[in-house]
Amino acid sequence: MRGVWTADQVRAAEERLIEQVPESTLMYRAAFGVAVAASDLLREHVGRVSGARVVLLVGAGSNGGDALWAGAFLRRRGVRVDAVLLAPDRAHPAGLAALRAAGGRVLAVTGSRSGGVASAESHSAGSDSAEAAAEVTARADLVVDGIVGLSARGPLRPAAAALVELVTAPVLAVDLPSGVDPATGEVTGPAVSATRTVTFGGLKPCHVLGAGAIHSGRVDVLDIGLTEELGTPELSLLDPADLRRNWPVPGPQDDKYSQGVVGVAAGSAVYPGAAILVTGAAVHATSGMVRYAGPAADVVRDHWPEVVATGTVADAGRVQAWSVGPGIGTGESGREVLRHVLRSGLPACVDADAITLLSQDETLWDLRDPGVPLVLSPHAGEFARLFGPVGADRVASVRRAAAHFDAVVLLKGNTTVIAAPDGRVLVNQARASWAATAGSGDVLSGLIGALLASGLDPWAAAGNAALLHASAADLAARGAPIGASALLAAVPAAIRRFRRAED
Ligand SMILES: NC(=O)C1=CN([C@@H]2O[C@H](COP(=O)(O)OP(=O)(O)OC[C@H]3O[C@@H](n4cnc5c(N)ncnc54)[C@H](OP(=O)(O)O)[C@@H]3O)[C@@H](O)[C@H]2O)[C@@H](O)CC1
Ligand SMILES: [K+]
Repeated sequence: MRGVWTADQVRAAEERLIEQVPESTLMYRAAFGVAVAASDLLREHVGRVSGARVVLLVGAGSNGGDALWAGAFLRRRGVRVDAVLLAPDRAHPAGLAALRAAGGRVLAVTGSRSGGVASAESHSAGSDSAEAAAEVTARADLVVDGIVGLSARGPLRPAAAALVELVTAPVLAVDLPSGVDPATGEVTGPAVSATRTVTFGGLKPCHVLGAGAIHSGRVDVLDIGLTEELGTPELSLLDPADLRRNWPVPGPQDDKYSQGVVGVAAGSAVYPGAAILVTGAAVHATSGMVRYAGPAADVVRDHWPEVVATGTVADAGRVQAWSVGPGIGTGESGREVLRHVLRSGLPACVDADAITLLSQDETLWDLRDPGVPLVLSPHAGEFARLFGPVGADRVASVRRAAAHFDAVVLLKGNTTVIAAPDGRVLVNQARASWAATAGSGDVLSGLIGALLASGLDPWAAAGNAALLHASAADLAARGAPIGASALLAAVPAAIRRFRRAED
């Protein structure tokens, strides 16, 4: 599992670390890492380092200091470096001196109230004007974004925003892409779109949440000595090794029952699609047995002959967990199905119509055995029905909902957020949105149900299912839009890929 830490956690770690290591040493380490990444990007995109043109966008704080020092290191490699100072009076003094001493050019820009790059003042030899700053930025081979880092608040200031919009070159973001909210990944105005981000100590929420994850590009974590000091992460990401370790596969002693039997209560005679997709996902996810219970039994049997299908949940037979909700409807028959599942005292993944039913009828909650694992897997609309609008801070909302319902809550989206009632949060950032297709959620429900039946902890079940689901969507799509059936068909290949992966 990879950790994600908040700005406050990083600052606290830094305070502990600078009792042992001078602050300036941390900045050299950070800046050196930025310079190495910049050289890599130049080689990749321009084909050379020496003679290439790098522009540093430099804000008021240490983020700008990192960029200035990185510029000084790059000068030693023969790079032509222009630093554009967006807060000339407050640019990091030692970084600025180092860049100047190394032969870097400095342009000082101040913003106007009306916005844009409005005026410039001379800070060193060379052409110094707002136009000059705009021109060098537009002509750069690589831009290093040191506008703002962990202390970012609100949208970019006008002068920075105007310059950012001129950038066409690849961008290397220092710590995080400027214009992105460090805590939520939210982007509300112009923001840097980084090709790569070099961050220090550990990932921050903006690297893995929402638009911020896209704006960050590839994120390299550089251990400048901070990692040991960071403590318990605020969020976690599953990595391929976790999935390889967690995904249940049959052992020599297993039979069809010992691996967990999952019950699927989904779909209807009129709308059998949900039944086919949820059941199919459960069939592909694990080697145990799948029982389907509902009005689409005949169609399910035709589609998945290995499934034991019955007409009602009451006749389903013994299962270890339920996947309930997609396509059951929000009328009395759906409510009766959900009642049965909640009364059963078995772990369940509750999705789609079952979530709407729970939001309409609070008495349904009383049927639940509080000691039994429950996974709620809403999309944003269902979440709003159940708990109110998600808002910009998805993690905080989902965490509150999980505590409130005493259930694992998985909020679907390009960034899927999975919170446990005790406050642990997993996020899964899909690299692309191929899974945003009708019926895709049904597949996820089936995967979660199967993992619950196999005995996985509900938080891990939801997290592993989300990661596998996103990976199956990528595999199936290979660059072209897909439907949920193709995603479902790619589930075995995705499991195989994780099981083969070395890390
Ligand atoms: N932690 C560590 O261990 C290490 C940290 N290091 C580095 O330090 C960085 C944090 O530095 P930091 O705290 O000096 O602040 P930073 O992010 O540069 O912001 C500076 C100022 O920008 C302004 N500003 C705010 N919002 C803005 C906006 N939207 N648009 C434009 N401007 C905005 C605001 O000033 P204001 O104008 O509000 O007075 C704010 O005070 C960190 O990200 C990493 O790169 C490394 O050196 C190594 C070790
Ligand atoms: K930055």
